[in-house]
Amino acid sequence: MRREGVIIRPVYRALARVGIVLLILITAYCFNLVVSNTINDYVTEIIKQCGIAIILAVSLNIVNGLTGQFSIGHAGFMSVGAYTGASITYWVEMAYFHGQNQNLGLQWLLVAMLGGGIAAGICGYLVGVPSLRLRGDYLAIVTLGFGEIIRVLIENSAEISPSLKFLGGAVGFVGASGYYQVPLISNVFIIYATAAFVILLCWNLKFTAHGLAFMAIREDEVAAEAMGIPTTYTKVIAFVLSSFFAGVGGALYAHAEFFQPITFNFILSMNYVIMVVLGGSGSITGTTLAAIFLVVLPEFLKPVQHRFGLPDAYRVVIYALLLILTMLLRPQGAFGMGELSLKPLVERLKSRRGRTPTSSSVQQTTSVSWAQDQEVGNAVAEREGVRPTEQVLVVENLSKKFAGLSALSEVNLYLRKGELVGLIGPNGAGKTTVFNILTGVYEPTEGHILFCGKTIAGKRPTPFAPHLVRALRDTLFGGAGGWILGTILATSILPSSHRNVHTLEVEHVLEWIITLSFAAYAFIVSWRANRYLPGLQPHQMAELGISRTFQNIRLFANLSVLDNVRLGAYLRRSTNLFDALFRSERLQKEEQESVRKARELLNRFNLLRFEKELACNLPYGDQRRLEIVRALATQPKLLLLDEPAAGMNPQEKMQLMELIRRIREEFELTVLLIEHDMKLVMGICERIYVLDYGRIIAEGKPEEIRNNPEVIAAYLGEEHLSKPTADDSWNRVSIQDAEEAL
Ligand SMILES: Nc1ncnc2c1ncn2[C@@H]1O[C@H](COP(=O)(O)OP(=O)(O)OP(=O)(O)O)[C@@H](O)[C@H]1O
Repeated sequence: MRREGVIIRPVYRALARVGIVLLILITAYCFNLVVSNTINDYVTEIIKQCGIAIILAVSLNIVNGLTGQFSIGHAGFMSVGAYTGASITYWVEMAYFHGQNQNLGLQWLLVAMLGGGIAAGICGYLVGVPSLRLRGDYLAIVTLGFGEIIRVLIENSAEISPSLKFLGGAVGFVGASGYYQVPLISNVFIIYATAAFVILLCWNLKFTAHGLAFMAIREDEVAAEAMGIPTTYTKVIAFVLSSFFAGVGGALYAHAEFFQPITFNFILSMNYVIMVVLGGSGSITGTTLAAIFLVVLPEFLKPVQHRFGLPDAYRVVIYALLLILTMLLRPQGAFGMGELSLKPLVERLKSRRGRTPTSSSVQQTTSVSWAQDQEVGNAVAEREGVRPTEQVLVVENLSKKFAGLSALSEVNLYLRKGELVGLIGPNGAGKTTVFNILTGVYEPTEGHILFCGKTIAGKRPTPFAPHLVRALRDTLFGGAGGWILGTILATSILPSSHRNVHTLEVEHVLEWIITLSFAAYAFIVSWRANRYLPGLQPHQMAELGISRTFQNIRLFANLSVLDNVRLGAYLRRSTNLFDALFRSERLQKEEQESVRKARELLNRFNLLRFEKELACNLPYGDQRRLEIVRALATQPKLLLLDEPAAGMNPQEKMQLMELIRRIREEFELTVLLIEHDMKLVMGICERIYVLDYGRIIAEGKPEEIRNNPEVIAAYLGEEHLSKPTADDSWNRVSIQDAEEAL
């Protein structure tokens, strides 16, 4: 039996995969046979259009639906795929068949699709890297511009370079001779087989931790970073994947219909956006059905169009109306995030057979390297008497300025391993700013932060030689970039018709000036970056073991409770995007393990009963607890809790105190707690730091803080210090006032 479990099962799985591929191919083949033998050419064209629309809409859904970005230039990537694919088959025809044979084999179409996909993917990368760094609508603007730029470039291709004449300019792809026709070798079989594979890959992706990471970004980018998800990288990956599939769809289109640059206009891009919105942003089956619906709908409306003599552009009005109705009646689209799926049925059958997921160990990985630094640790050891090995966190002279406002100045604090420390202070004292710096949300203006003996922000003790080598290396790259940019700028500033020996000289000087400026800038930036580490990215901090909760709960509201916690395992994953797309063996094991661990955690905190609920549907207190559980799922060494008791009733606060004590012990954590509830802070913290106007005004045990006049003054004002002091009762009275005031 054991032998069967170890050896034969993988064989079955491999066979099942081959079976799925064969099934898709056979189904598409049969569909092609039925369509080509029984249906007229006109309807066949519409069926082909549906297939291509499915590929485009499902691929756009990766960016607009799953990742929550807004791309409105999908037709631009499609056109890159179409022109690349058509160029490939054109050159093959020229090379092998001298332009005579229009019956290229399927293998060349596959090469054209791959080429189209890769070209569009590269464009996706070039567009995505600068625009996806920023949050907001930049991507929409850039993709809109990209679609238009590609169109204009192709229309004017012959003017740009005579060697691009074969693209045909505004007339359409006509080859160098001017009358070439792209072979129409995209049949129903290849289109639907491709559509099925695109759906299958997106489906695989959506239901793994990798797909969850995409959705986490859509829900809340800041929280996603805090869970160790590199948001820019993940968004770029999603965008490149989506562009790749759009390119594949474009190549198929090029070999199915005659096309011109204007074919891939803004209206086509908007059609795909509407398909995603109508079907449900994030829903693969919804998007697929919406694609079919929106391609077929105008055909059914043809009699109406003819009856009233409407122009073809009436479709835009219909689509706009559909969009408005969807927004009003069902903003999440027909299927929302959900899918038409057999999964519930399969799960029920499985549970009847009593199957449970197998467990396996998940390899822990960390890619972050950081500078070793003993100096600061030793200084703190001398001053505070805490050995460097005991120090989890050391913050030295930390300052943060926002424009003119000094939010933190010269803050010093340290945390011993396993300590539970409070950080208190009046509103606006700078507590959350400390957390934001410790988790990489803000860069410190000055100061040094050590985490477990290593510098995570501050001056780096790098030796001079490697420092110089690195700066020179970056300068070289920066210089090369400057040279290319210089050439482009210089050639575009000076029109070619006006060039003479004199202008060429000017051009040359201009190139050198731009190149040298870039090189100098790159050298300065690199030199400074090497000397001072401004802080790691939030996902890198999470990877090192710093996890946090937020003052205003930041759960992934539209993901299930289980998925919220599962995302904790994301940063310790050992699988990549290809594992997710093709559901590799190790990915399946890792997924089972992450689900098992997440359920175990939920069970320990009595939240398992909510595992399938959306996080936003939980009662307030449970949401707060879930946020803590989610932070624990990242396996942190240091947990930062930002006002966990906010909005809780007294009973919930008592339970929270117990919970914090418990997790500190069970998970061997060091905890830094921001809290306004004095009873809670005084009740559980071993030491307390008090911040006021960005400065630490007191540090000590709860009873020391309770009796510290400066703390009382900070909370209640200077006048309380001038109270009669015949006995020490004023201290107690004042702190009671303070507790009540807070
Ligand atoms: N991104 C920002 N830009 C400008 N000012 C900021 C920014 N973040 C915080 N500040 C300012 O820094 C100061 C400290 O804010 P912070 O949120 O850290 O205080 P806090 O002690 O956490 O307050 P509270 O208890 O009310 O949450 C405030 O004056 C705040 O307005």
